[in-house]
This record gives sequence, structure tokens and C-alpha cells, in this order.
Amino acid sequence: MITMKDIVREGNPVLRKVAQPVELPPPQEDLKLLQEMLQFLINSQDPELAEKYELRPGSGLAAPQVGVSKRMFVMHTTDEHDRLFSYGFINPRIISHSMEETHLENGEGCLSVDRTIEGIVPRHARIRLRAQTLDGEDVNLRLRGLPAIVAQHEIDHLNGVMFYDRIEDYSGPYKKAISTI
Ligand SMILES: O=C(O)C[C@@H](Cc1ccccc1)[C@H](O)SCc1ccccc1
Ligand code: NI
Repeated sequence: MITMKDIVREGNPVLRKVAQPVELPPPQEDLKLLQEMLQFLINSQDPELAEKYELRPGSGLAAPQVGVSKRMFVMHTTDEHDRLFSYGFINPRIISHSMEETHLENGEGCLSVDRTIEGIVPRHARIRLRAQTLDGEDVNLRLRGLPAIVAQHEIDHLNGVMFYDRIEDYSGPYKKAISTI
């Protein structure tokens, strides 16, 4: 069972690596890990289990956050119509997105970041996501709202990007060095 001790925190270089594609068909051990990551999200949203195992609630989790630099993530969240989006994604790609942007009013957090970082994190309002799912099917999903934001946050993890890299005026110690012209 995955608990908070299994989640790597900022400063660990795995969070700044570009994760490797998963070989297809996915090895059994990758599928097992993805299933355990999804179960973590479900457990983290159960008040009794979250309290018992001291879990921070999560709507998304990427494999690098459990120290595995592979291109897969899980999501367990609802949209504004209370529809549940519960998936394990393998080799996810955003194949198109809206020009329109969105953001969470109170900014974003991260299970790998044990501090609050203020600031708006701009995200695409709508994305088209292609991936293989935990169930082995190829999906091509249109996401909007919170599921779209969660997916973008997790895919950033697969590319070594942290949410605060995207805050316009963030100049904290962890911001990735950007080349100055
Ligand atoms: O660290 C992670 O990847 C899990 C994050 C994902 C996330 C944070 C903010 C916005 C979108 C995705 C969270 O722990 S999931 C919990 C959550 C959900 C919505 C807003 C804030 C926190
Ligand atoms: Ni995160």
C-alpha cells in the first residue's frame, strides 16, 4: 500500500527528469504500480483511511512522484457535473488544446511539495489527451475543468516541471534556472 513515505519530495532529482516511455505492452510490474497509485488516490480521499494512514488527499499522482521515472500517471477526480474521472494513463500525450486558459482560484498544491506556494498556475482550459489506460485500451479523451487541470499537472511531472515553474512572478529558490538571452 502506498503511503506518504513513498512519495518523493522536491529536491529529489527524479522530479526534474524527463520520464521514459513505458514499453508496450506494459510490463506487469508497471501495471501493478499504476494500480497501487490509483488505490492511493482512492484511499487518500476516504476520510477514515486518510486519517488512519495520514494521507494527504490527492486527485492525481505521477510515477516520478513515487520514484519511478516512467511516463504514467493516475487521476481520480470529479468534474463540475460530478462525473468521476478515474484512470491510469500510460504514455499520455496532449495532442491538442484550447487557446483559452483556466486556473484554480486558490492556486495549486503538490503531494511532493510540503509548503504552500501562492500564485496562479495558468492551464489550457480544454485538452485532448491520448493514452493507453490501465485496462489496456487506447483512449482519446476531451478534458475540461478540474480533470483537465489535474492531467496537465501530472503530465508536467512526467517532464520534470513543477507547478510553481508556471507561476508568472514566482522567483523562489526552486524555480528551474531559465536561460537569459
Ligand atoms: O502532486 C500531485 O501531483 C497531486 C496534486 C495534483 C494537483 C494539484 C493541484 C491542481 C491539480 C492537480 C494534488 O495533490 S491533487 C489534490 C488537489 C486537487 C485539486 C486542487 C488542489 C489539490
Ligand atoms: Ni504534483
